[in-house]
Amino acid sequence: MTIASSFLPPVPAASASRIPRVLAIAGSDPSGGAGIQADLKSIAAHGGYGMAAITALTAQNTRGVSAVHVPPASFLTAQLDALSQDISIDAVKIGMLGEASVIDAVRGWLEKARPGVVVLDPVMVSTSGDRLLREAAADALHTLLPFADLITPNLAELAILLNEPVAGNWAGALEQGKRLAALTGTTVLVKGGHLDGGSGTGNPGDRSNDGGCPDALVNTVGLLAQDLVVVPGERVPTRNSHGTGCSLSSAIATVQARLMGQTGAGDWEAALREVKPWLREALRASDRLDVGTGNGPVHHFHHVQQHTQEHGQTSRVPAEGAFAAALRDAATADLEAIHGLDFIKALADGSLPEKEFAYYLAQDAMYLNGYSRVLARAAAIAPTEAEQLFWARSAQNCLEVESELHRTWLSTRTADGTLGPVTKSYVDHLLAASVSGSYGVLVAAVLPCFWLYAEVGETLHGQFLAAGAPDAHPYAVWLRTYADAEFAAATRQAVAYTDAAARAASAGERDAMTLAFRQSARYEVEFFDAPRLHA
Ligand SMILES: Nc1ncnc2c1ncn2[C@@H]1O[C@H](COP(=O)(O)OP(=O)(O)OP(=O)(O)O)[C@@H](O)[C@H]1O
Ligand SMILES: Cc1ncc(COP(=O)(O)O)c(N)n1
Repeated sequence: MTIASSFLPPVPAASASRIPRVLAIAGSDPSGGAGIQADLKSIAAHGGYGMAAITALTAQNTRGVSAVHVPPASFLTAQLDALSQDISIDAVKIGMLGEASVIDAVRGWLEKARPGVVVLDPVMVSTSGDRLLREAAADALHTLLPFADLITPNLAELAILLNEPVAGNWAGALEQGKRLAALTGTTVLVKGGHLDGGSGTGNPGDRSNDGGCPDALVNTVGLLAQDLVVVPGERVPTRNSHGTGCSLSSAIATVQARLMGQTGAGDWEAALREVKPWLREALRASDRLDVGTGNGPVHHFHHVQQHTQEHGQTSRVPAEGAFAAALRDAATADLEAIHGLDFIKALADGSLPEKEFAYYLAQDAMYLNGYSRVLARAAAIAPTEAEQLFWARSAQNCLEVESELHRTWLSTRTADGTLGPVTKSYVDHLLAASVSGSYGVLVAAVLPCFWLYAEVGETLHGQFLAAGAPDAHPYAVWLRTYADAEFAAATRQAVAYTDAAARAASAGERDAMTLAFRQSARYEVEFFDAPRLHA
């Protein structure tokens, strides 16, 4: 706690169930990547209720700041007073202040109405190199530091606050962090965003900055578990880092306010550990936003369902797994129908006429040949190399199973080698899907052969084992090999790829995927019923 504790008004803490009310006092970035705009997104992304008192207007985009307008500080005071006279504020995040009169206004307000959590991001210069705090305001900023519970300078700001050169490596930055913490009596978050990868901590064996992006909390008066807590992080290779500092500080303020509400005490380390992976993913997902030609913004809501735009209409992208679950639901009736077929019941109890079994095997071999070609097409148009490899391997497996059918099962049997009507229709349907041009439609069409076959196989295998796996069963060898762990794993992968394809697809394409899947599921039923009708 800081010297400001004595000024604390009786502000009720956020309760466990209450949404933290977080105020950002910062400048406006009309391009939406930094400043108050980033703060509000960040607060909302962490479940807080965001408020904004604007200190300055900037004219900026992802390439730089072209103008700054600072309204009279008295108007900022009016905004802050209006808020604290009516609203209990759980946390405040302070960003761009622009000039000394603004800093004085904020300090004056904190003296009257300091919220329970104060995070100060001492914004001085933007990523683009433009000044966001007048040089003459540096002294005034110093007077504000002790009012903060957490100060979050980047490496350049840390150096300016200490009137020292910028630290050359991570170890030097941590030492500076300690000096600033001691000087102000607050906790300092040393940010590794501007470290060049690999500068290391200077300690042999310490690889905390081997190309990574660590941050560290420093407190010299016993507020942390240790004086120094380093939270390592992966460095995301992107130039879209506009507003990371703003986003981080308001996210931390929000999470800390929530933890205060839940436990009555904050935990900076827990807050940082929660926020850092979110920011990493926001940086990773920044490519999905197409904003500007310079240092673009991070994707604050990367974790929230996306929407796709089609024919001027917005449609919801299903949550992960939802499309696959809907397909599985749609196939329930088909699975039940399969288990109700005479062919399946007779295969299970051993009463299946050999002629029908031979017909089934011969058709299966022909089907697999066509299926393999269709899987090879999926490999050809797969969006990722992993998918390409998966479908190519599946295509190869199919051919291997086909030749195994001929070598082991069909060589000793007399079976008609004519393409049956169901086999032909099923393969034609798959071929049609493969020329549709849609990867999603194609993988949805091939999925039932994985999924329903795997489930039928597992059930039949289970029944066979439950019956004591009798050697005398005429189809014992077939049933014994029916449930295959590798095939089950491949099926899960095929389901996951289909689900991912659906999430990337337009609403119309998803409908076509469902249709293709359902038609194939229907053919699965008919395929198992074909021996009865056509053998
Ligand atoms: N390329 C990156 N990959 C992963 N994390 C990053 C990357 N760049 C910055 N960060 C993280 O973003 C946060 C902000 O760090 P940074 O040192 O860039 O602050 P800043 O300079 O104040 O930010 P800003 O760019 O908004 O001014 C830190 O948690 C840092 O670790
Ligand atoms: C209004 C405002 N506040 C803060 C920043 C710093 O963010 P960055 O260093 O990422 O440009 C900014 N550019 N604009």
